[in-house]
Amino acid sequence: MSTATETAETIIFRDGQLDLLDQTKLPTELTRLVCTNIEQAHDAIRRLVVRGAPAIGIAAAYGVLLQGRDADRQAFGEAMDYLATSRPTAVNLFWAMDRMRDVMNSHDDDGTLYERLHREAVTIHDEDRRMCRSIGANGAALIQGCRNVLTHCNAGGLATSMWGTALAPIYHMHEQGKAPHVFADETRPLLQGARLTAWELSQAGVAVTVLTDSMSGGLMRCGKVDAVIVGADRIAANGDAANKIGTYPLAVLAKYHKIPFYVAAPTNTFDLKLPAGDQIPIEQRHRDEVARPGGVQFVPDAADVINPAFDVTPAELIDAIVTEKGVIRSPTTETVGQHFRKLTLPS
Ligand SMILES: CSC[C@H]1O[C@H](OP(=O)(O)O)[C@H](O)[C@@H]1O
Repeated sequence: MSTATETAETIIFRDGQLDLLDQTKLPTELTRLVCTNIEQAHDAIRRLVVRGAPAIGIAAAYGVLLQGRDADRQAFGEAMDYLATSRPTAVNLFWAMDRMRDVMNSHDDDGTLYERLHREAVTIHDEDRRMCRSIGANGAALIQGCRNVLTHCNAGGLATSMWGTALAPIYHMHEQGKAPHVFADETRPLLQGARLTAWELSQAGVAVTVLTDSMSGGLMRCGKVDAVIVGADRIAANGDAANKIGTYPLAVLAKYHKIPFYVAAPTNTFDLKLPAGDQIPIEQRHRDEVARPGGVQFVPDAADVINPAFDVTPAELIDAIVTEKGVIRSPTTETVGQHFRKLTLPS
């Protein structure tokens, strides 16, 4: 199935350049931004030209290579440190940098270091494609029979290599001709739902309706929502999940209305070093994203504005977390631990 992002690849690395679909221009412009150095790659992540936890990790992995074929390991290491400062919440960024650093530290031939790092970045990218399809299959079982599924922000192909995490089950079911209708929260202030989720789903032929962020509760009360499925940027060891701002109130509403609330995320979005979600660093973004969207002033200069990019949903509000390895029902420190212990058992 050709989804929007398969015809417009989110991330391409070729001829030593990082070629990104510029998500700040969607849905009205399908343009690409080419990064030729690590400063441009850092800026692209920071400005959400490329965004979404898995996509940020993939882009940063390729971004290290922008130091060039002749760079030495000190330069590559500096790139990893620098790119890790672009955004603080999505743990996939740090996971990818750690992975690239481990490869560099275990590769002692400077003459082939660039090629080895390039191979690792490609492997990270390819693994993500497989992850999306596995989450699609694992998550489809959770939303079988749902007519209307609500999602928040964009956790689709634009946030990953393809298909996404929260949207992957939708695409999996769409391949079988039985995708549910999707309610997409607009997701202020950057409107990832209205601009990105609505774009990629409609491009793929999946029925989608955009909501303002205040509409979800009323729809739930009227019985119009059969399940909620969202992505995540970092999940603590007890299952608490950080995701786009506005996710937590959705989870509270879903619990109140007895609607299943699911988080879809790969295992590399878990930060098992953090016992609980209150320790997840939450990105605070510039006030103008709220006060002056697109340069149009909505808030008087004298008023203060806060703009946290994420909030944390406690595990007790999450019915299940679906990963590429399976489903964690009723996430707790114990059930999350069991999920990861299964991964280390010999198959
Ligand atoms: C599949 S991860 C998607 C995740 O990332 C988004 O944040 P941002 O657009 O700021 O990168 C949002 O939290 C999504 O759920």
